[in-house]
Amino acid sequence: MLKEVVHRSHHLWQCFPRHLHCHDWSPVNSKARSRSGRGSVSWRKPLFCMASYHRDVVLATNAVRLASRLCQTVQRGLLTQETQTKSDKSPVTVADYGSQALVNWSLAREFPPGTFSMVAEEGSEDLRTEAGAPMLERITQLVNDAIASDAALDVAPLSKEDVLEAIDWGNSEGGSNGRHWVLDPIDGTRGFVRGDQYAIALGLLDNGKVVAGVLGCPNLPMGSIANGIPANSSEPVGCLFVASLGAGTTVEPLDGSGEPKRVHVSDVEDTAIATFCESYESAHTMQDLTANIAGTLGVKAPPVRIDSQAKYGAMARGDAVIYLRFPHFGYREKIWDHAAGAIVITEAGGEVFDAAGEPLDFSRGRWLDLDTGIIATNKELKPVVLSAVQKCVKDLKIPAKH
Ligand SMILES: Nc1ncnc2c1ncn2[C@@H]1O[C@H](COP(=O)(O)O)[C@@H](OP(=O)(O)O)[C@H]1O
Ligand SMILES: [Mg+2]
Repeated sequence: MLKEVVHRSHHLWQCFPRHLHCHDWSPVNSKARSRSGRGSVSWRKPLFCMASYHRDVVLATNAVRLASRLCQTVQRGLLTQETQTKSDKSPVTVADYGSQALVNWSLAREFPPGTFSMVAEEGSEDLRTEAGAPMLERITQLVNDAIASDAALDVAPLSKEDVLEAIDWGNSEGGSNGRHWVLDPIDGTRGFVRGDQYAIALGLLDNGKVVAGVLGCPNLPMGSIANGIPANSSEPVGCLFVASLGAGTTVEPLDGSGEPKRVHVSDVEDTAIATFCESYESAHTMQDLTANIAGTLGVKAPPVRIDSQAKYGAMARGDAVIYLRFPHFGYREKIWDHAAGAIVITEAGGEVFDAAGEPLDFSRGRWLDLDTGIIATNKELKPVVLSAVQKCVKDLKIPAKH
């Protein structure tokens, strides 16, 4: 049935008003129907021109919002039986699979057959076993509930087979040619399970370069988290960061209740008043090393520790000046953990680079092949941060290219 849905809806991409100039229109998350009567795209005057990736940004934004609703439902009612262990021992929930199925389904139906390529984190193997059957049942229900909650999505419910198939559309190898979407359906699964920060992170590669990125951060306050996440704050929560090549980065409420606002990385040039952020999980970064780097730079404030690419979003609006990530020996970074976040930073005027000072290379397939670590900061601080990183890494005697 899913194939049928996808096939029937392929005309949507042709109906899209490509003739509308980017100066005139921008996306809005609305219940209004597209010209076909089945899409969820509507239009309003833009804040910023989104160049040639305008349509992709609209589709990505709708997909991330749809998946965010599923994730929020699951996090609210998280039950222990909704968590299982993948072979790599990281927790994976029904929401990871459900979010991936929804984003893939939502995007694939908008492109002509054979032109949709997605590099995504999850695969359906475990769900196809007898032990995975109850989980698949629950995921299918969650996916259909999310679709039914969107009045613009007038489609028949998906079957379990449809859901498995949609999850597996994420098995592309990516690479340096053509267009590839990149998805982390729940980045920061550990934060998600803990009830903390997580992100739905969707990027688009065009010939190996990230050209668009959308970060849905359902638990991130709209206000600054420079001093940490406030407990019991009345601040609205839930941010959507959107970036595309040459169009800047915006933030808006994830629930669509406000307008997008342009953001910029911090312009702090004095490291003594700079703040830095890093992973909450000490297993994901060498916090001793980052403390050393911060000390070398004269950073006084304690690190802001939060899960997921919400860090990139927070940095893009100036909540932190530096992001330091140094996985323990032997860990290989994947592209879906950084693609959307990297363009959210660079379009906000910042830089993302490795310990050799090189930008991240997303053109080599599912993995990032980089020198030690990932660092983000503003252009002014890059030289001094890089020099402190290189000194501290050398002192630590980390083997190159781990
Ligand atoms: N040992 C490790 N070192 C570094 N990163 C790791 C890791 N184990 C898992 N990760 C990655 O760290 C991501 C979370 O990032 P952060 O630490 O910034 O919250 C995880 O994303 P998932 O939750 O999507 O699996 C996973 O890809
Ligand atoms: Mg991740």
